[in-house]
Amino acid sequence: MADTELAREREYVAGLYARLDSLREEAERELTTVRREDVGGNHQSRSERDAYARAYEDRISQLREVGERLAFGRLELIDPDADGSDLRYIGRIGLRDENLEPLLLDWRAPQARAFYQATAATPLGARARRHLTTKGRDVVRIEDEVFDSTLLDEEGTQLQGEGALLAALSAQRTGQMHDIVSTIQAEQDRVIRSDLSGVLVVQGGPGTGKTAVALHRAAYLLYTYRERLGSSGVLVVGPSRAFLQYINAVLPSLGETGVVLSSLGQLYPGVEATLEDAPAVAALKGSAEMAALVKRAVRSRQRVPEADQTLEINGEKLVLQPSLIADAMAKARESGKPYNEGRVLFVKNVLTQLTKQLTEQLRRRGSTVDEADQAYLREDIRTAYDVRVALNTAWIPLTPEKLIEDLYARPQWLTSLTGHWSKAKRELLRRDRGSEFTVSDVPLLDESAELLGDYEPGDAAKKRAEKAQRRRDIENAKNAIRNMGVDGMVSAESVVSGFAETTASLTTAERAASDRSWTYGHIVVDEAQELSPMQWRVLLRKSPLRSFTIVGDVAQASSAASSTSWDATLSPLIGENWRLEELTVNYRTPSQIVDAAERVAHANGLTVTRSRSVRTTEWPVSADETTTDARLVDRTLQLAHEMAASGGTVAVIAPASRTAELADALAESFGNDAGAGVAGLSRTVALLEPPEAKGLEFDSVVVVSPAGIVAENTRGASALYVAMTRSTQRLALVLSPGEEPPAGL
Ligand SMILES: Nc1ncnc2c1ncn2[C@@H]1O[C@H](COP(=O)(O)OP(=O)(O)OP(=O)(O)O)[C@@H](O)[C@H]1O
Repeated sequence: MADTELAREREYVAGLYARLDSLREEAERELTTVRREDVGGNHQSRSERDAYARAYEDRISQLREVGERLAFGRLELIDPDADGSDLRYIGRIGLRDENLEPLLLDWRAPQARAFYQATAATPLGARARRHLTTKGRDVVRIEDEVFDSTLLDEEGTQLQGEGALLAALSAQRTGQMHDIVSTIQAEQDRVIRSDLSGVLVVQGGPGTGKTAVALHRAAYLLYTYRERLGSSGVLVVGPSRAFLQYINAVLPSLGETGVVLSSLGQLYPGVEATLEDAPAVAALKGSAEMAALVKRAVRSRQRVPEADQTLEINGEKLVLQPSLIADAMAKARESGKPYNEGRVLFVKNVLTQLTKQLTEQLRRRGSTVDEADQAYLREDIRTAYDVRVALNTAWIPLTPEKLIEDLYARPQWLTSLTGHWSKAKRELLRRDRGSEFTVSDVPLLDESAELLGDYEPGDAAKKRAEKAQRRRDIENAKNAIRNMGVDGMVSAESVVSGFAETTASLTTAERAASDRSWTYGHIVVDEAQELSPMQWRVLLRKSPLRSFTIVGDVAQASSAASSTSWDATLSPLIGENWRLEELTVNYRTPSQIVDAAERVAHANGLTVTRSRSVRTTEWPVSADETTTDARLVDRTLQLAHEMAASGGTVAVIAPASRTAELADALAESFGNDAGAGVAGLSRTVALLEPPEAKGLEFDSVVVVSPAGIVAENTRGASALYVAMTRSTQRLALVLSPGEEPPAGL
């Protein structure tokens, strides 16, 4: 019986691949034809041809991408579908046969929901669910669940496709996160399919799949709201570059390439910050009071001179009175425009007044000055050296970089703005000109840019014109897509990004990433407990509609500027307007390791989010004492070798004070198979400090000097908890000389 069923599924899946191949060949033929067409020289017809070509290219690459695991599930329905079939196959993309009858349903389609959420208690119209495990293009195993409460005990309904799930979970790690479409669990699916609008907070302990769920949600939203999100884009924010490297294959494997991934240090275009400030500095720069300081700083760069100034214009002398400057400033400010754009108005106002003054002066002396002469006079005034100096002294054009750099490098100016601060507090910001910007400077640059506006105000008009052109191109592309009958498979946005000769030839993602003022249709924030109030301000500006998925674990908060409760973080920003979902099952960490990490956390006074582990490990958690620093290094190396020999990835997580000697020892012993920081993620052994390990996972983990980790990190107990929960198989602690095993172990 089982064999017949397996044979049947093999045949069905082979049929799906045959259809996939024929669709791809068909699209390739169409593409060749379109490319050969001679469309003459005008922009409109070329852009239409490009639209067709791009649509076919997108479709071809989508059909190529799916490669393996095209289909992974089947629902048996109680009542046949509208098309008369009682079987519904679920896969990575949707496929139809020549008569447009459905063959395979995209996992994100509404009718696929039952595959993830049906239980014996609520079967959602399904009689049974089948998981197909494939290897290459072949089905190698099937696993059935029947939704008949008389056939199942209570426990049986808890995990879906348990065999497929456990197989996925026990696979060795590769240093890159993989998609989980075939084994998404019901509580995760509810989060993934939650409504687009509003702020959704997903709270869960380590390993509960928050990151996986957040990324699948991004793919789900793009599929479900393609029209809306295709043009505005989705932003995914993660804590570090290492983390982005870890997750960056997931969305492309789900067929979604239009998502902008950004670390907190990359949120301001043009700056790639990786440097972290000392905790006290980061905490100050991240605090909300910095917004007020930046505002005061910008305002203070508009200065009314104290005394009259004499200006020389082509031999004529004019007196510039402080009141004239003050009036022109007040008028410019009334416009409510950002600083640099306001300056343009200010300059115009001053020039008008000075032209009037000069005209009167000349007329008093008997000259006749008509309107044409006045225009020349105005130009003379505008270009006169004295006038330029006077205007710049009163209101100098500024870039955000210059403003922030000056704020740190000019102690007197900072003091004049922060009279109420202590000297020590001001000292925290002190830095020389030319210093590299840090991750916590990024929100300050963005805040400044918001207040300053475009440095070249003419750019704003150019940008508006480009946007209008892009809107027209998108309309054309939509028509083209409708005409060619591939509606729903490719977006007009991706088509437009293929246009060779328009200003809009970038993808939405590329355009969004390079435009600071871009507003996204949805923002996903991972490890969100780490964000400072200033970082939140940047993200809120990027989503005026407040459509967010915020995932994290407040118990893992470890940065100095982060918060320990969602309410405390979010209520000052968005009040009560957010909804909470919780994830409760730990898919990463075996129960022995979870227990050990939780006991240590409790003993350190940390409240952790409890989760139920679905796995166990054959390895007990060990804690080895060492007598000298040299032995600590030797024992770490020995463990790393043992772990590497059993296959998979290894992380050595150590306090900063120990990483230099460990890096040397690992390099000597493992050569190119070991690396520190981001470089280590593609090697067998990675050496990391606890903040770098955030969000990542490895088959085996050595935590070096737990006491050192607690002592050297801000919120040290939390840093140790993060370090201890990174392993999927084996966890070993190596204690430094004289160090007691962590309390609670
Ligand atoms: N439904 C699932 N099927 C298969 N694997 C899963 C599933 N859910 C989670 N996983 C796996 O469990 C591991 C942990 O997931 P993830 O990194 O998303 O957890 P997290 O909650 O973000 O953890 P942390 O808080 O420690 O960053 C990953 O390897 C992920 O692929």
